[in-house]
Amino acid sequence: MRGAADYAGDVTARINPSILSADFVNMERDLNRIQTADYVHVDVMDNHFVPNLTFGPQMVGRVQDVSPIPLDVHLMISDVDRWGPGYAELGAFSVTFHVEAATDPVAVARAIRDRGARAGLALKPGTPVEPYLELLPEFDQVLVMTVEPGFGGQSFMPETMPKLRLLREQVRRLGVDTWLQVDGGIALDTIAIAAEAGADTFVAGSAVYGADDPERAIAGLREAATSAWMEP
Ligand SMILES: O=C(CO)[C@@H](O)[C@H](O)COP(=O)(O)O
Repeated sequence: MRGAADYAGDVTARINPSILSADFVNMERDLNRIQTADYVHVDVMDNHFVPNLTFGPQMVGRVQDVSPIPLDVHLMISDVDRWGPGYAELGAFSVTFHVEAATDPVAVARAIRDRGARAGLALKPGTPVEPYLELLPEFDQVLVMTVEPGFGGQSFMPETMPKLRLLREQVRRLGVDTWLQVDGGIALDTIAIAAEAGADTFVAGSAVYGADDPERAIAGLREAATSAWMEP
């Protein structure tokens, strides 16, 4: 079991609402409903890497223009070696790409960092983490998908938790500050499981936008994750 001390003073869970669950024709209004979020999670889907289609650079740029909160862009697209670094040029705080879609993940991460954004590596539920553990210093965050990427509203997959435990152990061993993010099925009843396994950053779509009061939902999720770290 981890304790708060493992977070070296950073003991507040980051809650990143996913605008995949927002109303696409009222995006600015819905961005303003999550002003206590840490980052806005923006799912870019190309109907090729995943079966769903959302938005591309033009929309991400506009979201960036109007959002009061920095953007955490999650690329679910093919050929990220070619298309990924351009998203960093839009001013996003972080750009996360899937290792399954990259030919040279380290080169993509370096290109993203060179353009001023934090670089994140995402893993589908069936992708093992072991080959990437030694590469952690190349990434500012690792996203462990807790559902198959593509759609909101799916059920959390607890079988992905061993990957988080390995990542948390490696972060500690290397002494790096790589954030560990989870995405998919995160809600009040699952967030503590992921927090206990080592996550410090939580993406939530339906749990935030499906709530009557999104700000209260964010506060509840943050409290549930932070409490899980404090448990003896
Ligand atoms: O990347 C994805 C889905 O592929 C997510 O960011 C979803 O938007 C999460 O939605 P919920 O599972 O929280 O409803």
